[in-house]
Amino acid sequence: MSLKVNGLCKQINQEQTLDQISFEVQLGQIVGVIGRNGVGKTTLFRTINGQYLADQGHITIDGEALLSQPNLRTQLSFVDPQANFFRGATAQQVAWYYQAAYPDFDQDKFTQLLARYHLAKNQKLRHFSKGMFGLFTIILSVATNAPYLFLDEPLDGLDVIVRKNVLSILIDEAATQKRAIMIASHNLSELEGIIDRALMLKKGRLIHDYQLETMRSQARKLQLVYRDKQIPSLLREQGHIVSVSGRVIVVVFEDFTLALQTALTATKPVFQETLPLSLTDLFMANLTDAGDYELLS
Ligand SMILES: Nc1ncnc2c1ncn2[C@@H]1O[C@H](COP(=O)(O)OP(=O)(O)OP(=O)(O)O)[C@@H](O)[C@H]1O
Repeated sequence: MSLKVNGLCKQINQEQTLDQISFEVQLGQIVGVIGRNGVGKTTLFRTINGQYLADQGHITIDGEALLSQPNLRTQLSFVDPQANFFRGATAQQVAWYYQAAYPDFDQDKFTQLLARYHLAKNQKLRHFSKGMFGLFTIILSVATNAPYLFLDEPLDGLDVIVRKNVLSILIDEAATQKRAIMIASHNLSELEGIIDRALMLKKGRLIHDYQLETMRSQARKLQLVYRDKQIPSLLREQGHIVSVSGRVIVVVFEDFTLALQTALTATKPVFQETLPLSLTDLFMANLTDAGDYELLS
């Protein structure tokens, strides 16, 4: 089973918020959606889930178009954390709405997870703390048993112990191979621990679809030291400079090859060391712009 997004476009206030976004997600995968503030991550989730109408493009599940088959909506679950229309209802009352919408809603799972995280079924959502509400939306999503879960900043406001528990719930759900989970998050280090793939958005476009395992074997983060302060042009042309401190340059090469190493050696660094590469490095390498460098330096 797979969910396919093809050429999705959405304009908001004359801005091209989503621009020709295409990707496919298979059951069993956990996919991160990353990008800077305001780049369109939430808009992408809202558009896939039918809260916003796409201007162009289509979404299919196993080849069937979502738009022409409204019953396929039960295959998707997106609890928009900003939706506050249920705040006067209790946790259980909200679950009843979801039971009506999702034929496979698992009331036992819902009850068990609420109890495990000490959330009271009869408490009104408006009386939940921010973290409790965030946790509730995740539990609700998981309990729908929808194959495709969309979570927007699911770790926001959760304490470190709950965050770890939530991550393990999500890993278990994906491991059943009955669920694919897409997570939009700025919490890159925690995200990196559980995702298989990362979709990177920039200016409304999908600029990278990283398979994390492949990325780790192909990319390289190097610390290089040169005798003078002149930065060899090869570094800018073939890599992303992450930081410059005096004569010490940290650079990420996304496609590191033997030929590139030979070319690097020819630039005569006095020192070269490989550093561990993280998702944060790729984020910084791709999404930092000139203005940010001024702020950072
Ligand atoms: N309903 C709306 N009305 C007006 N502008 C909107 C609306 N929804 C989204 N936008 C705009 O679309 C752009 C993308 O917003 P979106 O919330 O998708 O970004 P995001 O990547 O999720 O950001 P963040 O990381 O800060 O949560 C922003 O410029 C935002 O102001």
